Amino acid sequence: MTNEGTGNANDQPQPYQANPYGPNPSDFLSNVNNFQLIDSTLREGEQFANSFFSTEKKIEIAKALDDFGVDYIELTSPVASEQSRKDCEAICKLGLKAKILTHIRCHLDDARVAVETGVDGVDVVIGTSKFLRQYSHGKDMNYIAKSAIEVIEFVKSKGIEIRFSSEDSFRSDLVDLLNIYKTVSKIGVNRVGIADTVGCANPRQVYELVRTLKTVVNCDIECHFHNDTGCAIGNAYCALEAGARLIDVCVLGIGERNGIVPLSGLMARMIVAAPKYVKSKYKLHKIRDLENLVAEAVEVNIPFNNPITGFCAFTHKAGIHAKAILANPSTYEILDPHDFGMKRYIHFANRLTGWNAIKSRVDQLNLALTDDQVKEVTTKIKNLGDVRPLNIDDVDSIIKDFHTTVNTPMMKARRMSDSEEPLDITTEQPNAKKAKK
Ligand SMILES: CC(=O)SCCNC(=O)CCNC(=O)[C@H](O)C(C)(C)COP(=O)(O)OP(=O)(O)OC[C@H]1O[C@@H](n2cnc3c(N)ncnc32)[C@H](O)[C@@H]1OP(=O)(O)O
Ligand SMILES: O=C(O)CCC(=O)C(=O)O
Ligand SMILES: [Mg+2]
Repeated sequence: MTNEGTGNANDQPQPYQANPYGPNPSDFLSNVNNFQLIDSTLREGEQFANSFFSTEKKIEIAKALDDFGVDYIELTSPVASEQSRKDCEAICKLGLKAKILTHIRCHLDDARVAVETGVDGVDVVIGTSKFLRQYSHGKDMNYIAKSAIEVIEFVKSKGIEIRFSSEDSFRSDLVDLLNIYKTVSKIGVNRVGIADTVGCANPRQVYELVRTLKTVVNCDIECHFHNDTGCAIGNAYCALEAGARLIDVCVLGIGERNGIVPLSGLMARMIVAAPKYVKSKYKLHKIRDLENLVAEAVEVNIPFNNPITGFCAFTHKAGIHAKAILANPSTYEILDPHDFGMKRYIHFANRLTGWNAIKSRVDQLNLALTDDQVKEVTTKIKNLGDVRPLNIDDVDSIIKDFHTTVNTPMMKARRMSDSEEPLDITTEQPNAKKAKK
């Protein structure tokens, strides 16, 4: 194998750039470098099938979200139940940095209860698609506009934030949508929201709707994306590119059905596009604890393939990958595990391993083998790996036995010098707990 390249500075790999071709005409609208998070774990997340949050758990989660740095925490409607109302009041009294919101139907009765809880703002929602108008609340667009104006003016009179959102925006008639947003924007709201309630939208549709909406409102746009078709994170990113400012997230993405944009997945996407902004604003190393807290509360495992926190999110296995990772982790990693308080792991105990990975293990064991000997022992490891799954102890004993057999008294052929950085590999799978069977 030969190394390509001349060593000339121009040959050095360049870091990922969100837009390598320079600004394009829509970049001036983008909020990729200026977005905010509305965490809805204690609202949408309470709608997840397994959720039951005691008051103490809600407080613990709210504090952890605040510590992480979310901008807003959205809570279940205080009219849902008496305890929901009391919990809302209790969280408002915690004095968190994050603003506290509650989420209500577009009705004065709900709004009257909401404004008495001590929240910093109220998120009002009403369905605008034919489905919701026919099978949910049964109201026409004139009624929706009238009740929206009434609720918005009432909440504003209390001096707190108000957001108006259409439910099922992507299956709503565009003219209806733009008319209702024009109406609420005219009377003045802090934000308008669009919601992909059934998870039907794709990134191109999101981009177009946000761009169009920006031409009729003069306030921030918030977006809420369900994940039924797996597009939630991509849609959120596209919404920000199109100029939306706020994204609704939940820890682990919990919510109705299979949920909404997961916090860790969105952070993974955004740190790639806006590293300085994301690293300075959010305590990324807290993500794993936050997910463990919520996972335990709702009795689920963290998915193995979660961005950032999946147990193998930073595990490299194939020999070709391992070699390049040892030379420069960016070769096969767009995310640096250390940004999230995590470690990378090189899985060398398997038949896909290569001599470079095994050499790094030989070095870690402080044994001396020539490159040819490492290649020979690698073949032995692969041979056993053909017969059964291996673990680290298997590999270590093959290496040690081989070392004894060759019984070489020579100094390590290529010992790392004292000044050399230790290899950035760990031998234990470092990340979240393994999934329960
Ligand atoms: C897409 C979303 O996630 S929206 C947020 C969903 N959140 C919730 O539902 C919060 C938890 N919900 C609850 O506790 C209850 O559903 C309550 C307290 C809100 C209402 O309970 P109930 O009065 O028993 O009504 P029910 O839940 O059966 O039906 C919903 C009612 O709200 C009405 N409604 C639904 N959406 C809206 C809306 N956006 N604005 C105004 N009214 C609405 C429906 O027409 C229906 O009214 P009805 O009593 O005349 O039939
Ligand atoms: O209030 C919103 O914007 C979203 C409500 C919601 O949960 C949804 O439409 O899925
Ligand atoms: Mg929802």
